[in-house]
Amino acid sequence: APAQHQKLPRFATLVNRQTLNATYDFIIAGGGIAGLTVADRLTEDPNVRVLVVEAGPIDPGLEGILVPGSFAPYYYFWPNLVTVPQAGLNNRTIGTVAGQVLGGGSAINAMVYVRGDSVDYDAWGSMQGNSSWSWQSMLPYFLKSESFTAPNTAYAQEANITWNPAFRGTSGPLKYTYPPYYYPGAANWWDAAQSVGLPPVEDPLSGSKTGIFPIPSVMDAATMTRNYAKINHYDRVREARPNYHVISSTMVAKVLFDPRCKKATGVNILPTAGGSVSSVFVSKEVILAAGGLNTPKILQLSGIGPKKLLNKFGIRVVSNLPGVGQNLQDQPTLTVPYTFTSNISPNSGSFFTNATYNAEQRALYETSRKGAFTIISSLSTNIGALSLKQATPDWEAIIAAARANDAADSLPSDVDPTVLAGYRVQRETILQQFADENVSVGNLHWGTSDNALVYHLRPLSRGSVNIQSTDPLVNPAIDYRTGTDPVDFTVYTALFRKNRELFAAPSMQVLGPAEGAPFADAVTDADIHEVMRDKIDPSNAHQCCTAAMLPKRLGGVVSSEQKVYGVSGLRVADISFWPMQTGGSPTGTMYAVGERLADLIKAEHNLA
Ligand SMILES: Cc1cc2nc3c(=O)[nH]c(=O)nc-3n(C[C@H](O)[C@H](O)[C@H](O)COP(=O)(O)OP(=O)(O)OC[C@H]3O[C@@H](n4cnc5c(N)ncnc54)[C@H](O)[C@@H]3O)c2cc1C
Repeated sequence: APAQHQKLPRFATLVNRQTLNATYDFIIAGGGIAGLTVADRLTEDPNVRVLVVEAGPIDPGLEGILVPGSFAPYYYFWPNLVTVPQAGLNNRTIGTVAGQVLGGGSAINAMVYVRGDSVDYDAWGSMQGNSSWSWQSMLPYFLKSESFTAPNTAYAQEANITWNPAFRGTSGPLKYTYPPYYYPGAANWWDAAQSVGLPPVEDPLSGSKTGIFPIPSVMDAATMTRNYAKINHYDRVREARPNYHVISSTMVAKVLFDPRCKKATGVNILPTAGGSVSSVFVSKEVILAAGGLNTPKILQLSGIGPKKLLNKFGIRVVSNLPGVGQNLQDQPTLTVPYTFTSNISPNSGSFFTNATYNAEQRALYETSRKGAFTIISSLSTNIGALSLKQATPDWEAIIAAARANDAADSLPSDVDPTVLAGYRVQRETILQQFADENVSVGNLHWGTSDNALVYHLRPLSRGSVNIQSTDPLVNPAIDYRTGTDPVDFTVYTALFRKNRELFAAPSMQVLGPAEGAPFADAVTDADIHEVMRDKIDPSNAHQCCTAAMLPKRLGGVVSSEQKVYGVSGLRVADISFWPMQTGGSPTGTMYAVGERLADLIKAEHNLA
């Protein structure tokens, strides 16, 4: 190690601008799930010096972050994130969410831990034209990344919790379990779901999960507190790793290149609060892990992106990649309000409205780590993942109608031909998935209180993230373009109607539910579409796919080794590299792909 490095006290892995080394082997932009997973694994080799630059602060252990029942994610929302007017959603301008804190989304997410469907990872491989990505190749990394603590047998039986040990890792850094409590209404919902054709799933982490299941939750069973990337990939190892540096509240402005060979030589950084820019250099690689909205921004500011956009801002083109910032996808959310004539108490609402109940549950949590405080507030403990076939008998007609549409109609008229070619491949892949009964297209959830949530997992609409300034502290223009492909409303309507059917089943009807305005008056598909345009939230904070792993001729930005095309020494580790959304929630996949990428990098650089 260089002399400058040896001067640091052994445990001082948190650095500031004075104690920063001039050069590292690897610099990671963004300390979220992927960034910290990769940093942890690379620093297993004591000779490898890694710097993680994180835009957000370090959480001091706030209750709203650690205790599920006190869930308060807004402490660390990325400031001032807002969409441009959404053409498919009545031109609404909508606030949108991402994490800005060490740990990224894992510090503030709802702890829902559900992998994608096996076909998702297989499709990533087939769209690459090679078999390096598949469910089978991902499974060892899912298992390596996690430690599952099983609930006790009696409780598991009572709460319908089942799993297959073949799909559950037991010795990885990420800890997860199930809350040891459920609201009584959750049982009504469970029975109603079965009565409308949604069967219990043996293991939602098996790559096939269409049906209903209790939700695995990313918390440590010993403490029933959030287990997130700062805890499992930084705190866990930091005392033994003087080679693992983190600088917080600092933004990566752009990547620097050797103009002769286009190798990444370092990054420019500046305080997130504003201030002067300085440079840190790298001997091996820069790894982007800033999340689905910010990695494309860094790429564009660094001269990697659509030439037209870069020219507009006078940025010198290092690699003309029309796909950077395009192909934005999320999993839109619809909140359907309900009132009940006889809702069972307690429910997740009593938690907020009844101070005595809240205090009782708090005491129970303090003394025995049981009760409602082990559940993310306002959520319940089970969920449905529906195939299109389960959602509607009209599934074949929906696929046929979608095939009859020209893919080009779904994208802006000035779309780059390579991006359109990539979209055509994605669209056909999704339409094939629509016909597969093991592929989930939506989620239904009832928090047991005053609303139901309907999630659309595989939209066909595609958005964009484009810089609107050369100032690294200015947020990019975010355009989800939700609902610009008309098929999305059709699929979403099928999911919405299935939710209605579930609430009309006898075991929900005993609670006397009434759908609230403006949904209650929506009868025809056209009515429902109109309400949706007004009510859909385009994001569930699952923004992805803006630096897609696809061949260049399909608008790709990174290769199957996650290397950015046209330059060297630069990879994308975060959710931006996904080509398409999965049928799950991102967290599990992000930990696993972090593990996978670390192995790839270690092998390539002969690291221990
Ligand atoms: C409120 C909320 C609820 C969610 N609920 C769930 C859930 O229940 N289950 C689930 O599976 N997923 C959930 N998600 C999504 C999930 O957390 C993310 O998809 C996941 O964290 C993405 O991982 P990542 O490594 O790609 O990026 P992130 O974890 O988002 O990390 C990116 C990091 O980069 C930092 N950064 C950004 N720009 C810069 C820059 N220029 N310089 C330096 N640092 C930068 C950010 O501050 C952030 O810490 C939720 C997300 C949010 C925000």
